Amino acid sequence: MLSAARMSLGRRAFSSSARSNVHVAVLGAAGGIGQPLSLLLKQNPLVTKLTLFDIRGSPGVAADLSHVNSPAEVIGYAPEQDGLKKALKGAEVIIIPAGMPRKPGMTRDDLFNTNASIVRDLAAAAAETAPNARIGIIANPVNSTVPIVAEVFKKAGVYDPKRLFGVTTLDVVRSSTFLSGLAGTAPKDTDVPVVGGHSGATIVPILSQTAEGKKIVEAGGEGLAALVKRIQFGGDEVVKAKDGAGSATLSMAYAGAEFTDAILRALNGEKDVTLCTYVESPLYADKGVTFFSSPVTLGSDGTVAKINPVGALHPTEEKLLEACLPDLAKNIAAGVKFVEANPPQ
Ligand SMILES: NC(=O)c1ccc[n+]([C@@H]2O[C@H](COP(=O)([O-])OP(=O)(O)OC[C@H]3O[C@@H](n4cnc5c(N)ncnc54)[C@H](O)[C@@H]3O)[C@@H](O)[C@H]2O)c1
Ligand SMILES: O=C(O)C[C@H](O)C(=O)O
Repeated sequence: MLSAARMSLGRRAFSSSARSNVHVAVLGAAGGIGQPLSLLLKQNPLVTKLTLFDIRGSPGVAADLSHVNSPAEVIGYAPEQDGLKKALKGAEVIIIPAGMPRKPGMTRDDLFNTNASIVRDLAAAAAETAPNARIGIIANPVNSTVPIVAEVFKKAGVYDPKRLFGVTTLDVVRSSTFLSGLAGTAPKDTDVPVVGGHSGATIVPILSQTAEGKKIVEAGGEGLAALVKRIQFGGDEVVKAKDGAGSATLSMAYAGAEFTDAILRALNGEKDVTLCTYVESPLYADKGVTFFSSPVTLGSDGTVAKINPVGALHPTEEKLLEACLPDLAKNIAAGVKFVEANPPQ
């Protein structure tokens, strides 16, 4: 039986026997998330090659990062001269933070019109050039952009659901931070599985599966409601504080680096690497929820080996899950419909 800590967020455990050829590509690498994420990946000894692509600025970001004295080779590509294909060629892991962030007053779904086509086109390039890579989608709305990538890969005839992930790690990071802040525990020992999707009511923290969280869930009332709301709407807290200058970038870069590290550790031979991530899932497929985040165990090739169920829930968490599912089903259907109506060129 996996502990809650192992189930919700992989922990860093760099191995000295790093596999010698892991190439990670970051698409949207010059953005608010892309730059610090690329820095964190440059520091990861399991990365030996880092290719950076953006519609603007990635050669500069790559030149800057290449002076950091860690082993990974860093190359930046601009859109000219087939830069996207060159960035993707040989990539084993592709992380996509490309896309517009929210401004105050917007929901993540308001980003759909802009980001759906950005993600579709990047996915089409990945399907053509690096169809066997593991792909982590950060671009919002994650609930819809991940199904968009799946549909694009299906159309290209190269879809393998085990290789596609929505990055929901920030919800796990926030839950750990907020709960440990209340409980006075060490954040690294306070891991909360977060299931469902990545926006508002679709974010379902399973606080009852940790000792500290269980006390808060059993006490119920305003304390529990405030904690759940802060986890579900943590993104809004940052959007408001940034006051028009975007959404979470630094905490997201940290979370994205943790997510990528979990894949790299699995590829490097670490057993039972398990993290909450949004994947094609049978758990609630009968309700139209064909993608769902739950603890996922990775195999030695860094792909989905086992989708674990959500486990025991307190009645209040059952209610949160009930509220999540219809919203998530709609978000997934919107992604599928978008690719049907607007297939990649
Ligand atoms: N999954 C999560 O938990 C999470 C957390 C925070 C932000 N996000 C999302 O991540 C996305 C990026 O946020 P950000 O703050 O870095 O935004 P940003 O605007 O700072 O950066 C986005 C970058 O994407 C680039 N870009 C745009 N179109 C592109 C294309 N076709 N190909 C390559 N690059 C392209 C832009 O040039 C820019 O550099 C947003 O959609 C945001 O909502 C998700
Ligand atoms: O809130 C946002 O729009 C960005 C991100 O999804 C977050 O959770 O911080």
